[in-house]
Amino acid sequence: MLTTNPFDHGLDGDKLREECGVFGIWGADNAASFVALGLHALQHRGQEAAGITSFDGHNFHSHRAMGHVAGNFDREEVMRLLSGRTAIGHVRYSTTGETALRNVQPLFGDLAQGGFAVAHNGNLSNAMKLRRTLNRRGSIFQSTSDTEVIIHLVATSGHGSTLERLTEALRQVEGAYSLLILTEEGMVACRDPLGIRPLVMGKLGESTIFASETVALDVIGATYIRDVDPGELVVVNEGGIRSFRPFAKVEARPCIFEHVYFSRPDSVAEGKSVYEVRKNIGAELAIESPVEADYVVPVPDSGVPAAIGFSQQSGIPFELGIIRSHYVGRTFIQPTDGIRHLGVKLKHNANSALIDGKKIVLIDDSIVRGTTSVKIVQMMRDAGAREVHMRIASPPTRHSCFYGVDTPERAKLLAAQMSVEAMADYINADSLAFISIDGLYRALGTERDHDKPQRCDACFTGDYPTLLTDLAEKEGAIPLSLVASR
Ligand SMILES: O=P(O)(O)OC[C@H]1O[C@H](OP(=O)(O)OP(=O)(O)O)[C@H](O)[C@@H]1O
Ligand SMILES: NC(=O)CC[C@H](N)C(=O)O
Ligand code: SF4
Ligand SMILES: [Mg+2]
Repeated sequence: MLTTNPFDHGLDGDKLREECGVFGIWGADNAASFVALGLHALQHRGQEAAGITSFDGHNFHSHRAMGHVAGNFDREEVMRLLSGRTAIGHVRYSTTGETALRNVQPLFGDLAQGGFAVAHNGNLSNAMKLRRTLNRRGSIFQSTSDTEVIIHLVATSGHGSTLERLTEALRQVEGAYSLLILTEEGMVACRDPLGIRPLVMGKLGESTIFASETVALDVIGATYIRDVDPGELVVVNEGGIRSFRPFAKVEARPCIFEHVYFSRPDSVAEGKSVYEVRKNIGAELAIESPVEADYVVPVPDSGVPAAIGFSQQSGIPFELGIIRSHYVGRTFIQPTDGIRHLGVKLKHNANSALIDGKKIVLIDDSIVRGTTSVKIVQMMRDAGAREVHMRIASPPTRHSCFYGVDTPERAKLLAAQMSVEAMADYINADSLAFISIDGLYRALGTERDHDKPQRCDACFTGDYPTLLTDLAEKEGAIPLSLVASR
């Protein structure tokens, strides 16, 4: 299906479908090989498609494909074509535009100033409106992705240098973007003024690296230097590394869900170990919603660190009551409803010998549509559990994300449809509790300022930090609380 509408992506997503990962390196022999390794470490952020674009000083080379990094970028004939000492890459979960080759990133445009490749993590909340305007002025789009709007805005900008054109383009977009851009003049890394999506900078010998998460630096043995700041543009070329801050400064609002679920636990996000934060969330959850049980059992994979924290705080032993098959990927990548449900059964199995006759507290990071919880609770009961309590390491997910995470529409979010008590009945748990939004902030070491939240937590609170122009147009009204980003 052809669509540029993030609210109508044609896939019946029943999960938070992650959110893309970017990786770039400037100044290394066989730059594309490093990018392939970096993307491999970021595979959890996007499993639909992957792409790499390199520049050899004269020409750009690009390979984009559906599917995983391994299988596409482990073939010598592919890697040989991606020559050059600088390259950027992307792993994708679509948020705007269908899952098809033409939307696979990096996107590329041959502009009057030369080649322009872009890799984007995030989602623009006024892309459809901008696209209509650009279309009317004669721009011909090659893809249906929101990201392409940036290329056309740069191409049609009246300003001089690529950097000035890019800045002018970014002033017109709304929403979330962590971008890596490759031009003949060098590489640019930038983050939207609110810093909604992450982007870090590292070093390996003389080369400079940018990546969505620190795990991608670890994989190639690079050293973390710092985060790219919200609203910052970092330019790397023969002249060195230069930083620009062209936007009016606003309070940052980084995505809180990165700490709950998206980032890998071995990443360090905003200077904090993701693993430690998840354990803290579990500990807060044990304080807020204690329960008597024989075992704390995580729902693998993402429930594991929070379950360790819950166990340490409560003193209830941590046990692997559910075993996860390593040969089944994330459940949401299954294409049809029937297969998707089957996928959940294939992925998890009860450790019946342990569970039989016991009171269990299950820990998961989130409930989206409830598919996983329904199956897992039933699995515990079938295995002979005497009581099954469920504790969730995030507040109820009641709102959609418009910033690069493909959440189901609100109507399919279980917590948007029913109370916590009704959800407990629905998943057939003896009790169900979610961490409070304040507890989640405490786990991150801050108190939530309810007048001016320090993070984006919109999927829990509905407090969106930017205008949502496309949604407002679709619904014919300006929704929720809207705070201009600049
Ligand atoms: O309520 P639902 O619609 O079922 O979605 C929520 C579940 O989906 C995710 O797990 P997933 O199995 O996708 O990945 P994981 O292996 O990283 O936990 C998440 O960790 C929850 O377990
Ligand atoms: N999840 C993302 O960050 C997606 C990036 C971009 N909006 C796309 O759909 O390709
Ligand atoms: S809406 Fe939720 S998932 Fe999306 S950026 Fe905000 S906190 Fe993150
Ligand atoms: Mg899970």
